[in-house]
Amino acid sequence: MGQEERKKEQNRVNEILDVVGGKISGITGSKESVTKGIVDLRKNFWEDVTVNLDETDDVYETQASIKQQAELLSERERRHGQMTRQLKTLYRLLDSPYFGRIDFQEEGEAKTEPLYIGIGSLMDTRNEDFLVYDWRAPISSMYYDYAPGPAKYDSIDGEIKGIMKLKRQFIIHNGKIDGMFDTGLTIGDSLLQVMLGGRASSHMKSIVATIQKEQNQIIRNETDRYLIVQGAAGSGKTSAALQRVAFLLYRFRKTLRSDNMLLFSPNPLFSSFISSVLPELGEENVIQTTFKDFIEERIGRDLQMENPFDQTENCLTMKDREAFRIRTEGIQFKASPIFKNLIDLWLEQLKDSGMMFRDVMFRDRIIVSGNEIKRYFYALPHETAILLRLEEVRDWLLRRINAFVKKERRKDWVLEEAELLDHSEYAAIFEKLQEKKQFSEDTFDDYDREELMLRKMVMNRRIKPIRRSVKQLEFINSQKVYGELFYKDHGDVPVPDDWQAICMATRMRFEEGDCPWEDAVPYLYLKEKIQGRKGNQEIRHLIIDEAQDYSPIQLAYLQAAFPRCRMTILGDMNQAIYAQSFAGDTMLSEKLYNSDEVRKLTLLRSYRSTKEIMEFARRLVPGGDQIEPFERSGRLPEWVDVPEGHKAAAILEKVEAFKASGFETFAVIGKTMRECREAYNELRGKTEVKLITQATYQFGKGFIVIPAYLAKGIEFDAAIIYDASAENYHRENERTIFYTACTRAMHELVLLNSGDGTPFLENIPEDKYVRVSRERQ
Ligand SMILES: Nc1ncnc2c1ncn2[C@@H]1O[C@H](COP(=O)(O)OP(=O)(O)OP(=O)(O)O)[C@@H](O)[C@H]1O
Repeated sequence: MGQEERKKEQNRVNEILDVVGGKISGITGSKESVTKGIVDLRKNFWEDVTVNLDETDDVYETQASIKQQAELLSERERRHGQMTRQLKTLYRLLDSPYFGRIDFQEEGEAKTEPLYIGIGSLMDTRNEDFLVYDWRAPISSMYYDYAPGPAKYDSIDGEIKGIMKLKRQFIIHNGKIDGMFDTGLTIGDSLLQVMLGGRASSHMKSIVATIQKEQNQIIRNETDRYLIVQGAAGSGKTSAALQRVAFLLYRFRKTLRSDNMLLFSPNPLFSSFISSVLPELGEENVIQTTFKDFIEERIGRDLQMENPFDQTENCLTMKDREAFRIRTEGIQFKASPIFKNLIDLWLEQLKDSGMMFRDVMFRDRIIVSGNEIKRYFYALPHETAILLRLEEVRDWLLRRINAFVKKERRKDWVLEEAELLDHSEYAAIFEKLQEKKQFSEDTFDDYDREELMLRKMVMNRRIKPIRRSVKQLEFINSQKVYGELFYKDHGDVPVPDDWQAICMATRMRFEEGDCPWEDAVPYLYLKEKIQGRKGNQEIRHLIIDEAQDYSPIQLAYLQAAFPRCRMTILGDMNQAIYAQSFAGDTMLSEKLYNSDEVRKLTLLRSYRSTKEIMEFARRLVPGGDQIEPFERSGRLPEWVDVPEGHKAAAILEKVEAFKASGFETFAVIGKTMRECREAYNELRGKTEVKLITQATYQFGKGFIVIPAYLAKGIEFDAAIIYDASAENYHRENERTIFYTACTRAMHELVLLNSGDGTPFLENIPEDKYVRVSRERQ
């Protein structure tokens, strides 16, 4: 491409920047006057309202006047918000007004139109023509979907066909074109090379300028309720998901807000890692949580829930083979559709028997016993649904409590406790008494009235939490009802071989008030079905990353908790880290959904790591031959044999080399936290290093030590696998953890090993890595 052409394009950029500049000053001016208007309105709110409460009509008039004033204020505030958003987009355009251009000749038209594409749209000064199209506009989809030649897009008026004559990409910074490529491919590799060759950062970047065709399909899917994406490590699942969020917010901007979308991320570190992508695209972040936090909040104080990372750590560090087998068998069974069916069956049977209730207690005394509640419950008509029966029980209990209160408040302790009331509470009682005196002709002796009020106040205060818990149906003993599943005979249902041992372990944990992670969701599923808990109607779209770590029962629970939701479900079966995912279906299995509501897309091209790293890593997993590494060259992975006790020295040497290469983020990755602590203890004091734990919510540039299960979804310039020995990685379920760890590296991968190397490396051809022995150095 000639200098002349580049000059022409730069001139256009300059023209656009002038328009942007003009718009910025225009909006800034209007915004100032809107701000002033808001401040004045707030200041004079009550002066401009006519307040008169003398007659009923006056009250209505006053209300109308307040309403009018409030509406005026909120309209101004809305405009102010809109202007702030417009300004934000304009400032972004000022730095880089667009990243792409396509020249398109529509069928039947003589002229070819150049269309420029950026992160937001820009109209000319007369507001007639688009100077820049938003990347999410229907017409912009051609940029991602086609190479020059015949092309089409869907508009509101139907399909528009034509010829794409040119496709050009730009790198523009501070209003200056730093790079410009014409491309024949869908999105040319040159720009992608530049993007992927850069340094990793503690924050993910948006991929808007280089979205690939297959990723675009994910981003723009509007038809399917459940969109499943199975994608290789580094294939852009998370990136595409975030672009998709931005797309949906634009496409459905009249009905969908960012707080209608909820993203489940694999760990808190990941939440912070991706937090800048949406703001970079001019959108607000959606609500984010981890599944663990979501479930823990719902379990509340009923039980002490095990953390899923602790479950993983526990399984990975278990030395006793038998205990490990029983635990994983239990975990896998409790994740399966068979176990969900068992619960559904149990829910059916509860109509006739099996419900358990807690005693309703008051100060160590039983008001109504659990057995009495049970008798009352099962005496209600059999055909009445469980929930309706429970509501009847609740009302009956509230009546029983009222009767109890009336009796109890006569007792001496109540008056004794009244003496402990503080001054303000006494004052409140006197105020009430005064009010009553004013309005009644009652001849009660003041003293008796005061005493009665005091007694009522003490009792009310004491009984309030009991009433609240009855209203919330907490008199159901859900723990025991769930626990019954582990006492019952399940007839023909195919339970695991070690079912008795599993039952015993579960009963013991529950009796101690513990809830193993594998029981948390089944328990909540049962409890909320019994209580008829209504689903969340606000959330309309769920994005579930690392979905291979979710079981069928967890899916069923989410479907019940978010009944109106569409879901974008992303994951990679080769990166499963929880024992529940090693056998059976996961949330990525299409068969768990209605066939007319689900679509599964697959991403095979992997972008994160260099070709050398991916050529190595893909051989670690089944089906890896289908993964296509992106053509970006780097050093071969290094397998370093280190004598026991010399790892720290080897790592420090590597860290220095990484720094010299200009790398900014590098990590030692361990299988478990235990291993990471060992590595960290060896390294600290010798170099600047940070240990990442479950409690870490952010990481910055520099050197960290991290277990693989917390490094999910994250990437580093270079990664060092701390212990690639056979002793550490030999169980089949450790393969995916090993693969996850290796695929975190963008530019360099080093594996340290003392003793025999992991058998997972056996099938990797020797030309795919360099083997170094530190003994010989
Ligand atoms: N189209 C693209 N253009 C530029 N960079 C891309 C593109 N797609 C993916 N990448 C880059 O590849 C890396 C991996 O992307 P991402 O984390 O989204 O993949 P993933 O499939 O979620 O990975 P994993 O499953 O391993 O966590 C990121 O650095 C991302 O910016």
